[in-house]
Amino acid sequence: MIEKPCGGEAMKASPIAHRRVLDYAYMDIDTLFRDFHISDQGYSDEQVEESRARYGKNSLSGRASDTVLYRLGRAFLNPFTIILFVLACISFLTDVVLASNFSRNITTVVIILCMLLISGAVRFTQELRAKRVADRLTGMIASTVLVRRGRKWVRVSSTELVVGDLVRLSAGDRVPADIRLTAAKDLFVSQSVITGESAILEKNADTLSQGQAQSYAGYRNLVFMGCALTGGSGEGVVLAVGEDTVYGGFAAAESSRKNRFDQGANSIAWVLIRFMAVLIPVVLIACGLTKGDWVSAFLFALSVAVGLTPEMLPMVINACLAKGSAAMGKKQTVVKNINAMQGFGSMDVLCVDKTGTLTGDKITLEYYMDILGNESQKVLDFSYLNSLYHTGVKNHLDSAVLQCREMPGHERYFQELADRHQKLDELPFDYERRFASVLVRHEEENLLIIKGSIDEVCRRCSSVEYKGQRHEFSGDGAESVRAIVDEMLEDGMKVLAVAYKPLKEATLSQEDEHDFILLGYLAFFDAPKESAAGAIRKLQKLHVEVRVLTGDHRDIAVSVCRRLGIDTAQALTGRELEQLSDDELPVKVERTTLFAELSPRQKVQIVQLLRANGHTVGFLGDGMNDLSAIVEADVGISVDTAAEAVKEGADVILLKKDLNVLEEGIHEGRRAFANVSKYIKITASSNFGNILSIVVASVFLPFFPMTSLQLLLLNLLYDILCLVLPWDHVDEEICARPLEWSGRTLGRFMRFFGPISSFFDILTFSYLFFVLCPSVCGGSFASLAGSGEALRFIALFQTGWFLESMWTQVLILHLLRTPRIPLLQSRPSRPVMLVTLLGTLFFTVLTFTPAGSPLGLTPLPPVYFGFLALVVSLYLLLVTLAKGRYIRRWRELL
Ligand SMILES: Nc1ncnc2c1ncn2[C@@H]1O[C@H](COP(=O)(O)OP(=O)(O)OP(=O)(O)O)[C@@H](O)[C@H]1O
Ligand SMILES: [Mg+2]
Repeated sequence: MIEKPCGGEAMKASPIAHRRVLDYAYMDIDTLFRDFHISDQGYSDEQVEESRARYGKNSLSGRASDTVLYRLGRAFLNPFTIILFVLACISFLTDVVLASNFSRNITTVVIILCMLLISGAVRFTQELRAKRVADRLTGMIASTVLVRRGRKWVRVSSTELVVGDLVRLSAGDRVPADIRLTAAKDLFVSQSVITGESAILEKNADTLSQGQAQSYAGYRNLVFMGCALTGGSGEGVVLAVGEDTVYGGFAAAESSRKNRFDQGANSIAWVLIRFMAVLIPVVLIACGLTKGDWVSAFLFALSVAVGLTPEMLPMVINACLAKGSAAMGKKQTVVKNINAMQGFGSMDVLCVDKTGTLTGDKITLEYYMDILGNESQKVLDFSYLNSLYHTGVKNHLDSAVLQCREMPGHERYFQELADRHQKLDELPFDYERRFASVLVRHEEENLLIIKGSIDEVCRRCSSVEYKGQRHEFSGDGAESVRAIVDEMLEDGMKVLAVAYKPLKEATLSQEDEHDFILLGYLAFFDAPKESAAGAIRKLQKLHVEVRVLTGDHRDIAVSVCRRLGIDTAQALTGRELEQLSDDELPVKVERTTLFAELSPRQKVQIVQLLRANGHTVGFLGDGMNDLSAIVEADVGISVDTAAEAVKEGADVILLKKDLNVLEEGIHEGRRAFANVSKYIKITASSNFGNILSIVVASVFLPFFPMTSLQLLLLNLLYDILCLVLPWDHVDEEICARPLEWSGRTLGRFMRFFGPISSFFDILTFSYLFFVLCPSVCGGSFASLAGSGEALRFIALFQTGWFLESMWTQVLILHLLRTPRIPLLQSRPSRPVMLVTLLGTLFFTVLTFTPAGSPLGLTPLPPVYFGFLALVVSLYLLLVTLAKGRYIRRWRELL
């Protein structure tokens, strides 16, 4: 066997193909069929099960682990519930097991267990909802593959594939697993997904000889998962699935690269965790030293930690995004990768292709003419043969050409034409060469017919044919020929050139593609879409710049863009782009709105440059040539009608290719984003304020400012409130601009609003400690030491702070959720309102009922509520003022 199976220079990174896959590249097909017990009937159900059990499923880990059980675990096993459980156990020990018969009391345990159940159940329902949305959406666009099972060729989801399956592939497919080819007909693939190289490779079913292959490209009889079939068709046997594939090895690295969003969320979580890591020990030591009870101090510090952990962060994010994508689902947009929702929210540059996006979906063949513009049947005939026989990914142009056989009375004609010209060979269309070659046999002669981009075809022509006569192709002749084409391009027509030459050989190679005879042109009507101009204006209003990236001719692109009101002053072609130096590139790309005559590689390059310039980039395209750029962009967008491979690479699929649909998507994305942002910023700042107060209180107070249970109770209320946040309304002005996703603005927000709440907390402490409690209990805490009144003192104090804390924490949410005046100018959604009202009311009333006492809550005298009202109004006022200042200074709130 070979030493280094896949060590070629073309490799991106280390993952190598599975040994099994490589070994069978060197064995003949009979051995392969024998070893895997494959008959020409395909696998039976039992064989499928057996193979799946042995070699695994064809899915990459991300989705596979996402089961209901996993979500259940996530809902119930988190720091919050675990600490609750620990507390319940401790209470059970102290209150029940170790307590004397008379003081035995199980209420605390029951309360804690109820909290545990409620929080877990609420989380779980949310998790399930998010999962249902995700499943439904992925189900709508699952990629499928043709496989031989039980004597029939059936279409199954590619996740159903198992090792040993016989599959059939054709142009436009994405290779669904690592496969050894058993038959191939002009099969061409792009392996750029795994090697990063854009070259198109021909593959076949021949057995390799020992030591022949040194790189992925060298394995001519293997196709790897994720690669795209650009032309031809073939059959093969699946040899590796899921994570055993080369692509599976990359997938983990790939997803982490792409996911700016998770990085953002993580950085935010870390900001909060760092705060806690510093402050929680301070609380523990201060409480331990001042109160002398280290066990309680530990429990208290633990509860503070729980209270401050943004444990709802993943859940709120998930719920917001799921809700956003469900809303988009109703608007003809399927979000495959839920994290792309965030990309929608922060996208500020949208790259689009031309055909179907800016121009109508249907292209029609308008003229077929010779080089001087007269209608020519020969041009049509040759183009027809070319479109019919090339097996590259067929696009609208080919469909438009093939449409001619549907003209009444012409079916027979085109049928006979095809019969008279049998196909010998081809080099299918690809976007680097930009033309398609087909070799046909006509009578005694072999004809090589090409059709494609005017520039590329003309470059390869040495003569022209006019009225059956051949002429040299040079000088004035060429000029007058160009004049006709230019005129059509100006009018926004799409023009292809058609040429041919006789060939002796019966097979075709790239070396033959020169010295053609130019025959004429095809002109397609590709009119700008009426709705596009409006959509572009709307996008501009949303501060999303539209850039056009097309492979088409510059003149037609300019013509179309001009009619749609897109700035064309700075159009750049692929060739010009190549000539720019590394310094000029970022600047020039930044200023240009229209890029034409691009190769697929250049589309990627532009997306990369824009991202490097700090933009969040969306890419909308439907062709094979857009695939790499779609994968590279922050939000890759494609359409339902695109080739399988392209759809697979995209994050978002539009069921209708229309910019207007996108505009709504952006709105939804921003809404989801705003709600996430709301949660994070408000939680972070109020937590920051709380911990400051707790640190101060634990240093100065001779007892705990709140019991652990009360802290957890507050936390529960707040969490439930946060759970309904995804359903909150978002103000229009927040959605007016792309929203930035980073921890950068979080810090300043926390520092700005956090201390305000600490200030009022400390005010409340002082009032309770020095005024209210002494007046009710009849003396300062020190003078009451040891007596029963001291316990009452503590209970009063704790209840007082519990209520103040709850009121301010709930209010801050209403204050900061909008830059406007809360409740009056911007109304929260009904669930948010309901939870707020019921929650605060419930806990306030609770202090007066007997049910409050197990929680350490005790009725407060009316005068306290006077104080509370005062504090709350002052707090409202101060935060409102601060908010105004914050917005003036940084021109944004969330
Ligand atoms: N089926 C085809 N046969 C021959 N040549 C083709 C075919 N499709 C495209 N071409 C050539 O390749 C060039 C680039 O293709 P195309 O215009 O589809 O690029 P694109 O980037 O996908 O454009 P768009 O932005 O309109 O989607 C075309 O101008 C045309 O000359
Ligand atoms: Mg295209």
